[in-house]
Amino acid sequence: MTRIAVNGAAGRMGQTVIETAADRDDLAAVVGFDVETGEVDGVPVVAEDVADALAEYDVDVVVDFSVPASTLPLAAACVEADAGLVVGTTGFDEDGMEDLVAASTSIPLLKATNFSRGIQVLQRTVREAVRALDGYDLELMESHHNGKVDAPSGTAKTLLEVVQSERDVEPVYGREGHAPRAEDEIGVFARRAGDIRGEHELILAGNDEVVSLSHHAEDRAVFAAGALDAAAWLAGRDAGQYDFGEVVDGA
Ligand SMILES: NC(=O)C1=CN([C@@H]2O[C@H](COP(=O)(O)OP(=O)(O)OC[C@H]3O[C@@H](n4cnc5c(N)ncnc54)[C@H](OP(=O)(O)O)[C@@H]3O)[C@@H](O)[C@H]2O)C=CC1
Ligand SMILES: O=C(O)C1=N[C@H](C(=O)O)C[C@H](O)C1
Repeated sequence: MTRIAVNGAAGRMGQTVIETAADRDDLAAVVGFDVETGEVDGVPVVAEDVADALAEYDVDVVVDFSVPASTLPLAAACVEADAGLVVGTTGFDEDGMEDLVAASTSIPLLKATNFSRGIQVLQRTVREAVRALDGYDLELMESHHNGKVDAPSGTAKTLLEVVQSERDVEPVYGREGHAPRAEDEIGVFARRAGDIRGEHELILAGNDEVVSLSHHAEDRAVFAAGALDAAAWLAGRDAGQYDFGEVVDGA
């Protein structure tokens, strides 16, 4: 039985992770960390010294859905307590990402901008489509709830990286005014409204046709289930950086 802690436990995703964990018998959420303390679904949520709490609750893996400023000290606490770390938080700058990845020399670390299995498949399909449809215009769109603070979404950035690994395109974030399209650009658009759980779409247009590759999450439970699968998979592994694709492929 893998014992997990949840960072950002009182947030939208943290609560969903704790609720989803309650239905599983391969792992248990034993403690949460957040600014606001109390409990979520019977799991204590504390704000005390995280490394001490990880030892006290005998935590194997921490699942993090919080903010970058919280994830970095959390990674240090995981190193101190020798706990694995699954990171779903998005919005890191380059330095923050480097600091986070540095923790993987001491602990097993798995970070993903999207823990849905469908997005893994979308990434692979996008790679194949961009490779096959050379010269088609590319445009990337994402939509999320009105509480999301980072833009474009982490998933959109990951999809952009996939595209750029296949083709040399320059992102243009939104367009306004006189803005003729260059051949080597990719428009990137972020919408924020209501409680949209997460929608991503890449269109490839040319040769009198439009290919649309899209994914939409219907419930946060899809991300929570993927993150918990990652936590169960990560427990007991050697220090290093792992990829959610390995979990999906059952490696
Ligand atoms: N990889 C994936 O599959 C997914 C990733 N995400 C990402 O997860 C992150 C969280 O999303 P969401 O749950 O919607 O956001 P929320 O704002 O609802 O939750 C974040 C929580 O973290 C808390 N927090 C802030 N600072 C600390 C701290 N120092 N220690 C502990 N907790 C802290 C916040 O508290 P307070 O509100 O008081 O500041 C809040 O309760 C985002 O970066 C989002 O993009 C989301 C869905 C899926
Ligand atoms: O904040 C969210 O909600 C989500 N964030 C992730 C992202 O930034 O890509 C994943 C998912 O789309 C939901």
